Amino acid sequence: MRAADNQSTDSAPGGGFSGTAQVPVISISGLSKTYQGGFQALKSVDLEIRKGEIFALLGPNGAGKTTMISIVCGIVTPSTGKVIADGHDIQRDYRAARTKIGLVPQELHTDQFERVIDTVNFSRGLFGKPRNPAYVEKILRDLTLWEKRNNKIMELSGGMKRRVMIAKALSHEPDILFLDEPTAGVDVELRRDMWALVHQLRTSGVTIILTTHYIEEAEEMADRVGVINKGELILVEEKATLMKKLGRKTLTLNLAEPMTAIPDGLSDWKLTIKADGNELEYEFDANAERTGVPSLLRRTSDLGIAFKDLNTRQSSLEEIFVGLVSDRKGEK
Ligand SMILES: Nc1ncnc2c1ncn2[C@@H]1O[C@H](COP(=O)(O)OP(=O)(O)OP(=O)(O)O)[C@@H](O)[C@H]1O
Repeated sequence: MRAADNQSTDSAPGGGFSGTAQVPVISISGLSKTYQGGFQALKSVDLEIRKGEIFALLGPNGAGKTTMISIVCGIVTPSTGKVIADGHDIQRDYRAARTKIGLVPQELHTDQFERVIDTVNFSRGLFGKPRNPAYVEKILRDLTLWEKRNNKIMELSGGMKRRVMIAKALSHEPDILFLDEPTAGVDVELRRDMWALVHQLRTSGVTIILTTHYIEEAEEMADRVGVINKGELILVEEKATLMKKLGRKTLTLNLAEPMTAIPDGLSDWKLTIKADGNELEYEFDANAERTGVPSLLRRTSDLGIAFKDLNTRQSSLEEIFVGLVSDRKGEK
């Protein structure tokens, strides 16, 4: 499928990825999930996550992100397909695979009456790991939770509670961390804190896979981006390559006189009338040798189309994403 093809061709990591070169730490192949009742939430997904990278899985609501994470973490059983996590088959060798993985779920659920340090120690114990006060102290300090270690969870702010969830997920020293919508519903400041924290975790050698609705988050953090839509992984790409390859520029002409239809003389350009006929938009590839901009401006002048102002802007990852998802809708 397309996503796998992309992976085999993108050899040179861009966008600041500095992890160990191209070693897959998770290999997903032919992964499908049909829930009871017949709904197919995942459709033959192939994906390799590289050791040491930050991978952002983007997709609209209901795309299958949580389903995919839940399968890798052993919470949901796949209908078909295979997942190898750090050399271990997640079904045949579940315990060994799960030990390598930490999961910060979307919903914050933990015993509100428990003390921070106890809940983290308890999570570690669930993986059969012996107590390690020095390690637990380190993660609590890294997460700026050390001062709060004796507080009950219920006494913490929402942001602190999220940090506790991360501390729990890291308690058994996993190499791979899944963050399911780490900043859903948090304020901008906390989101930035969380981004810094994720970068710091990556520096410490943890591979991070996060799901997000926030394109801005993928743009800020990810080395690579996967786009999932209706259970299909429709693209996997280096973030920088994606933005460069699919990034378009838009030229907007603010017309002196409103226009109702695009004149025949402008049919060679990909133009759209916007703002009730007051704007003419031209989308072009900024990397192309011939962008078509100078010739368009000459032609508008020849045709006597006057404009008051003009501006250009680069399309964001958000527009790329919306374009991709809607293109696919068109294909069906
Ligand atoms: N246990 C279940 N039984 C039946 N259908 C389910 C079950 N869990 C999820 N689904 C359906 O599978 C689809 C994918 O859900 P999933 O939670 O994986 O999406 P998501 O991409 O994580 O969405 P969101 O961004 O809203 O969390 C949805 O249509 C959802 O309703």
